[in-house]
Amino acid sequence: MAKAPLNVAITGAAGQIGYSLLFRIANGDMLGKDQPVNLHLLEIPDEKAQNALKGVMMELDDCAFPLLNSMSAHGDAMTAFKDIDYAVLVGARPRGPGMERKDLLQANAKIFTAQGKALNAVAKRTVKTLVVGNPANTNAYIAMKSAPDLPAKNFTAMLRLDHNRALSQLAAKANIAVADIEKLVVWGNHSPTMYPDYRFANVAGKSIKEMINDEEWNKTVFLPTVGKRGGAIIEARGLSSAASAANAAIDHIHDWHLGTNGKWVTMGIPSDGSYGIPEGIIYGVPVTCENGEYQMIQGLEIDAYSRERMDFTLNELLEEKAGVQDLL
Ligand SMILES: NC(=O)c1ccc[n+]([C@@H]2O[C@H](COP(=O)([O-])OP(=O)(O)OC[C@H]3O[C@@H](n4cnc5c(N)ncnc54)[C@H](O)[C@@H]3O)[C@@H](O)[C@H]2O)c1
Ligand SMILES: O=C(O)C[C@H](O)C(=O)O
Repeated sequence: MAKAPLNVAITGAAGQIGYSLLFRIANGDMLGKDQPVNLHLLEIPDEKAQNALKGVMMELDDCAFPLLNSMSAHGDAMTAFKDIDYAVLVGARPRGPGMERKDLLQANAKIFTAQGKALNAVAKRTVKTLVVGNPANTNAYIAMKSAPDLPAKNFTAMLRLDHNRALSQLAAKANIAVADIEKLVVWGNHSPTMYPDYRFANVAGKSIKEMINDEEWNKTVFLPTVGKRGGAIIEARGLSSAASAANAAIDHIHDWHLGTNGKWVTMGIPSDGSYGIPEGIIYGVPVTCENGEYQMIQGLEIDAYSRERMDFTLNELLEEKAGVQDLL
């Protein structure tokens, strides 16, 4: 028997990331090739944005996706989020050249307060939320705090793009296939302070750290390349990453929904106090997923350098949190 459709809300649906994301969701790349979806598409209530959204919906129609059960356009989160199973919160102002993601904090914080409240009011009590709009960790924190009746664990931020970027850099350096890399972690904030950590990474049980055996490369090439990749793309394209960001959002929800078969992936999740991260802070950590739940990998050894890096990115998150405290 065919599965019942799942309701998926996407905000910023007529934006750059939306244009790469919607077609793949409707194609079954996110929730499975046997899972019909109802797309609830939210854009700002502005004629230009709503017209652009109509155009995207015409194109979705023209794909005749068998799994696209229905779609609806919205200008208000209170209707868009009604009875949804998944929320992918993309809609926000992107940064331009010369800006840091935290420069977007004030502009975007209000959006996530309002959307958290709307989720709290009308979404399914089991709704799972991924925040993509920057600064993603703090926006997820704001949405979570604005939705006190929903489980805090269901609010997550996207670190998967950083995880995927780190996989590609490691694969190129060690001359290995991305698919074979196990146990990579990206700790902390989706910002240049993040800490991509391959101390535990291996290929068929063989340590990648030992294969590379180049601490200088780790510190002076790998960490800055992954940490500043978003900025490098903005410099090159004049626009922030879109297709790779959509791909990472698909990976994040796909794995949360369908499981990782024991493989570690990075998700920004509310801390339970482990690894010295204060409870509630949305922080990138290694997880595995099974039966629609993520499980954090516990008990990893944190050496002095890693502690320093993990505290550095934590301190930035604490500063961002202090900057929005008045909104909560
Ligand atoms: N976490 C990540 O890894 C990651 C990666 C890439 C981009 N981003 C972020 O994603 C966000 C979107 O990027 P983009 O390139 O698609 O931007 P974009 O400007 O092309 O699209 C954003 C869309 O969101 C809409 N929007 C704005 N406020 C809204 C609201 N309150 N409700 C609904 N829609 C709203 C806009 O009208 C616009 O169409 C930015 O904040 C960007 O920095 C995050
Ligand atoms: O860097 C940005 O502002 C966009 C996005 O967060 C990215 O990492 O590509």
